[in-house]
Amino acid sequence: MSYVIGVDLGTSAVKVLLVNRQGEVVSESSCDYPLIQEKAGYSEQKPEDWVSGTKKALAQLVKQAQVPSEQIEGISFSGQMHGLVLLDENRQVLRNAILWNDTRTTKQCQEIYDLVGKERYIELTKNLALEGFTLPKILWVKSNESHIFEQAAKFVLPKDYLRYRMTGQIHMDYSDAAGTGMLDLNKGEWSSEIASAVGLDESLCPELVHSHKYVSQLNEEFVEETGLSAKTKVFAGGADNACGAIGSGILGEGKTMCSIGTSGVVLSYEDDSTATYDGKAHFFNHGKEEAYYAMGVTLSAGYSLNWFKETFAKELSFEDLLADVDQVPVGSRGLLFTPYLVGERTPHADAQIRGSFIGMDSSHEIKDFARAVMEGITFSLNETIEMFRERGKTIDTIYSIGGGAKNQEWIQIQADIFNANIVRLTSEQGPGMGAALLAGYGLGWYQSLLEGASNLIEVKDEIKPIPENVEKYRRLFDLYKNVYYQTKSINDGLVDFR
Ligand SMILES: Nc1ncnc2c1ncn2[C@@H]1O[C@H](COP(=O)(O)OP(=O)(O)O)[C@@H](O)[C@H]1O
Ligand SMILES: O=C(CO)[C@@H](O)[C@H](O)COP(=O)(O)O
Repeated sequence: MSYVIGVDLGTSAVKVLLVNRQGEVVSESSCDYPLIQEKAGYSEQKPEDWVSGTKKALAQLVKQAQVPSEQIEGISFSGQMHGLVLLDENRQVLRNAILWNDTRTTKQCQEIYDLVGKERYIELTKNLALEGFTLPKILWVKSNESHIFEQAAKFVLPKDYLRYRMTGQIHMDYSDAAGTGMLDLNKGEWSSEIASAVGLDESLCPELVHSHKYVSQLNEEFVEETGLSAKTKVFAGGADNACGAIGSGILGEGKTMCSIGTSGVVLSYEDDSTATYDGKAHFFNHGKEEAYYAMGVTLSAGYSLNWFKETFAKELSFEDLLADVDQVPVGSRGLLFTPYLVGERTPHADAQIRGSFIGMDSSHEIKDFARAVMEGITFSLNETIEMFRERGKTIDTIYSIGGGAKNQEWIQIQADIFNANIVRLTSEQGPGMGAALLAGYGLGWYQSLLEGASNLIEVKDEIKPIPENVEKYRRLFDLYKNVYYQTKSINDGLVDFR
């Protein structure tokens, strides 16, 4: 037998999957790590926590799988995107990583537009300069922690740092590089124009590689501490959303995915690099060569539900919290939630907006609130689906992945709000499966990622929308969209009190 490992370096945890050549998940393991939130709008993690968490999860995986380690032929990665890891000339980490959901950089985003020109910036990168992207974070460190910036020799993204620690080699793949805000997406290279306009030395940027590229074998430290073989080949890997797309077979025009992890994502495959969304949706390189995707992002998707649980029902598991939501009618008995807990990206690129519950009634119970949170997250994702449909995309089937796909009622809510069939796969761990597929493709197990995905991915079920609910949600969605505009100036006024 032969196997590969997919490592999904998420925001809440690292999850590792051992997958055989038939695509069966033979064993899985995970390890959580904390978010560090010193102030409103800040979100950091310690890169060392990713490394120790991955070692633990891999050691556990190897132990419980009981397969000879030489049969684990390859390993690859899916990583939370955009997070800035700054390294000095000795490859030592200079500060905590600043994550994708950290929004301290509004000033730096404006600075980028002032220096490069907004239209030109969008033309080069195909994206807006958003607070979550890496370039504004680098500029924030440059302005606010100049003593640290002076020592910086390279920047990498979370999974690139982990891969470096496993191999001693530094690379970044195109799908993750696209999310830095510094890649010239048309040329497929670091943009010298942007680097020189914002005053950065291009030597900070790592070498670019394709996601299925072989980079090295595992180093001794990882072999010793995990029980893996020194012969295991390490492949570059990709951005979590690109890997989620690979792992759910979003590898051709017309395919759409919805992922509810810490963030929420609606992603649609694009063949054509000249497609333009004028920054209204993110537009990034896929983990498949010469392919792209358009994507809308809800910053606090699963994070909103997690926040709700931790704040108001800490003692309950997700299963217990959501046990009765199917008994609450569509619309949560007049309760609406907007998931703007850390600001928003799509369709409102707004770091100041914050969430609300509208319509609270003294008869509301915890199950009504829980359902309202799930509905609000789904309405937010529907704003991207609406945008894609308005641009002519046909979206009648959506592949649903991430922690949110674990709950049956939430899947029905997705079908009803999106008015589309929702397909679930046997493993909802799309990104980890995508990473495993990249390793398999890199090893030459199949001729293309599509061939690998067709052989390996298995549909679990397909849930259809209920027409009566679709109609009710259509009315509620119009009310939901209004909440942003009605609460914007109130939230601007509240900034000083955060
Ligand atoms: N049983 C469940 N039912 C519904 N949602 C869940 C369940 N378990 C976890 N979640 C949601 O999934 C989120 C984590 O999803 P995951 O894809 O693991 O995230 P990430 O990749 O960002 O670490 C949690 O924040 C939570 O909102
Ligand atoms: O910022 C984005 C995409 O642009 C996020 O999707 C991150 O990539 C984090 O993902 P999860 O931890 O939610 O999977």
